[in-house]
Amino acid sequence: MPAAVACSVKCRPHHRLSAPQPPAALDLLPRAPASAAGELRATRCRTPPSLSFARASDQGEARSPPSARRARAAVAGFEEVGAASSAAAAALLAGAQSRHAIFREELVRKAYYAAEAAHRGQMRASGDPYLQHCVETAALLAELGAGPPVIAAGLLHDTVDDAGLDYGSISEQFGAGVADLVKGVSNLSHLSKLARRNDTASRTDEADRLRTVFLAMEDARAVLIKLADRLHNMRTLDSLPKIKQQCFAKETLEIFAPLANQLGILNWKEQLENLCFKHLYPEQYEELSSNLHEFYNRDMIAAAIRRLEQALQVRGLSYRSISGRHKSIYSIYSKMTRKKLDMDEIYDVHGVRVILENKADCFTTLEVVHHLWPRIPGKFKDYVSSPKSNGYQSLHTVVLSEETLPLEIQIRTADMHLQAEFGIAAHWRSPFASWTWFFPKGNMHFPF
Ligand SMILES: Nc1nc2c(ncn2[C@@H]2O[C@H](COP(=O)(O)OP(=O)(O)OP(=O)(O)O)[C@@H](O)[C@H]2O)c(=O)[nH]1
Ligand SMILES: Nc1ncnc2c1ncn2[C@@H]1O[C@H](COP(=O)(O)OP(=O)(O)OP(=O)(O)O)[C@@H](O)[C@H]1O
Repeated sequence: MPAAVACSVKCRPHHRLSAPQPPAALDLLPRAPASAAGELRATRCRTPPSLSFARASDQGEARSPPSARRARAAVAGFEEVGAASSAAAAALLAGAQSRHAIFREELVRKAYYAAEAAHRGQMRASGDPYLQHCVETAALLAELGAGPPVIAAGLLHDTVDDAGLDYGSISEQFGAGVADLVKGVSNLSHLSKLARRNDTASRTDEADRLRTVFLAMEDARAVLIKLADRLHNMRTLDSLPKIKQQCFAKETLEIFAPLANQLGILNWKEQLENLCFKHLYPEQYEELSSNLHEFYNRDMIAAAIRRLEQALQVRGLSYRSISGRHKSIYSIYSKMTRKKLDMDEIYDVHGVRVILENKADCFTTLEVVHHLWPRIPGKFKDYVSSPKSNGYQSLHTVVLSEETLPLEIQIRTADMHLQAEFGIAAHWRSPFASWTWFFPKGNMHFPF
């Protein structure tokens, strides 16, 4: 346990964590030389040839005839299979329906029973029925507000690779839209497996290229299903041998977390990063998370937002939004490593952001903020009067909250915010435009 020390900016003591050194042993796999064209090459890594999760069969038709036959039967006749499904499967569906009403939709129920028949008898490394993974993948998509075809494809996402279904039979039963998505996820899984064997994630340029290929190759919804699949696999990684845990975590950190970021699903990005951190750097993770457990203060952020809202109203200032967040454990770790800081030198663990109509209101808001809370000297930055070289504009200040914790407050206009989030693409890209077809209920949580 680290020693408790007094912090320079807070009045109560907390544990000091030294700046972590990046572990040397991350290079788990032998590196294959990059080919001239940078293409993915199927060289072998030190791990066993199959890097997939425990499945009854991973080798296709010849090794999985019973499940393949059942799966074909399922697609051929949903009613029959539905009637034959076990009480456990019915209970699993009922559980999913109680969490997300979309599991009551006919297409989704039909996909559920097809997946149930296809994966019957298959178990995860954890000992859970394989079907549970399909349901949890689909549930993650339901949380994002995806529609029935995406949820159905989420349920069926492993039936081509692991249960012997083919494109034609899925298309016949569920339509070409669902079949295309399942095929798309399968293509991405093959590419990801190749990349893992080639240790692509270790080389930044190849990891970048792979993400570009992922996004260019398939419908973005297939990428989203693959991300949901990976998030659930990362959540259940404990059951795998250590070497596989690290292989998956490394690939996820370099490829899938940035992909989630590129698609704007920041919550998944943070979950993926935190899980990778836990598996790749377990000691640092434990130390940091036990410190943060005491340190994170969600109530403080909510109280600060309320106080600021009231003060802006009193001042007659209208604002677009006020949001708050606490910095994720991995983001804190990265910042400490990158800048060689101790934990008590990270001032943006708790943050609030105000988005206003115009520049003048930003400066008035800054006055209001400094009137509400004492400022921490040396932490004010005016990137509005002096934008950063990349065009970033915002006012930043760090104040001492009532709880005597540092609170970073960022103040900017909506235009500045768009620029901050999308860089040069801000001028031609509307963050909503490309997603409305996928999130019909409009419940995608964009930053504003
Ligand atoms: N999108 C975007 N955000 C930025 C940029 N620069 C700063 N930020 C945001 O502003 C926060 C604080 O940045 P700064 O005030 O420059 O301080 P810092 O680099 O975090 O360093 P400290 O002063 O040690 O906190 C960052 O954590 C980001 O959230 C930028 O160029 N682009
Ligand atoms: N003060 C703040 N208030 C609200 N949201 C914030 C604040 N600071 C950052 N965010 C947002 O929270 C998310 C996670 O931010 P995080 O601090 O992990 O990364 P970052 O902004 O790149 O910081 P750093 O480079 O300092 O690590 C991002 O979407 C970021 O825009």
